[in-house]
Amino acid sequence: MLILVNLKTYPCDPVAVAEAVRDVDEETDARVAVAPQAAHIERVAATGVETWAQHVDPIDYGSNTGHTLAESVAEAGAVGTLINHSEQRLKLADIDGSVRAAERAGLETIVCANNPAQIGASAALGPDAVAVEPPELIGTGTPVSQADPDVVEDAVDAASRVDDDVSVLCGAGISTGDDVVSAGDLGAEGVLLASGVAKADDPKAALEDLVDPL
Ligand SMILES: O=C(CO)COP(=O)(O)O
Repeated sequence: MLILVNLKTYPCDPVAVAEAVRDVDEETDARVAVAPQAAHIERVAATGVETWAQHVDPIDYGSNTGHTLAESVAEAGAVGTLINHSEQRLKLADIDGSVRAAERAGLETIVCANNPAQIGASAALGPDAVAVEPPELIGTGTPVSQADPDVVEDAVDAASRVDDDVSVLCGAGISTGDDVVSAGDLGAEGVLLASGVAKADDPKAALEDLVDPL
């Protein structure tokens, strides 16, 4: 089970959370990783934690201003990237371009999508994984795996009809070990979560609770 903690732009200490993620990853069979802001990737990766970017742009080296180049986040220490997060939506052609840019830089890819139909379209682009995250549940503390189990099962079906090699994750409102177990029972191979850890008073305790039943 992959547990990827997206720090978004929450005002947490990214290095302190990264150290907690690293320590909990060492204590569990689950794969626990963190996605800080691009500006924090190098400091976060220096802790030894598995580090992901939150986004890369569909560009190559050259005349681009204010963009995130896949090679730069890889050099900074990221091993993978989210693409098309609900809070960083892209057009289909740009999702494709970002997946290709990430592959060029050797980054693992997770393409996020709102619903099973978009999951099928995203899987057709050949990322390593897709993640279904109903936007209305993001940040609510109401877990997708309990509030909308059908969306997770339908996303698993949609991806497998297109490409069985593409893993399916889910996210939105996940904050406890029970939520992670429910996600796995529905066929998800991992979860994305943010506020349950990034806004927790004690991120390490929140992470320990997430992996406890695994
Ligand atoms: O957007 C998310 C992860 O990418 C989910 O956010 P929450 O865990 O805060 O609902």
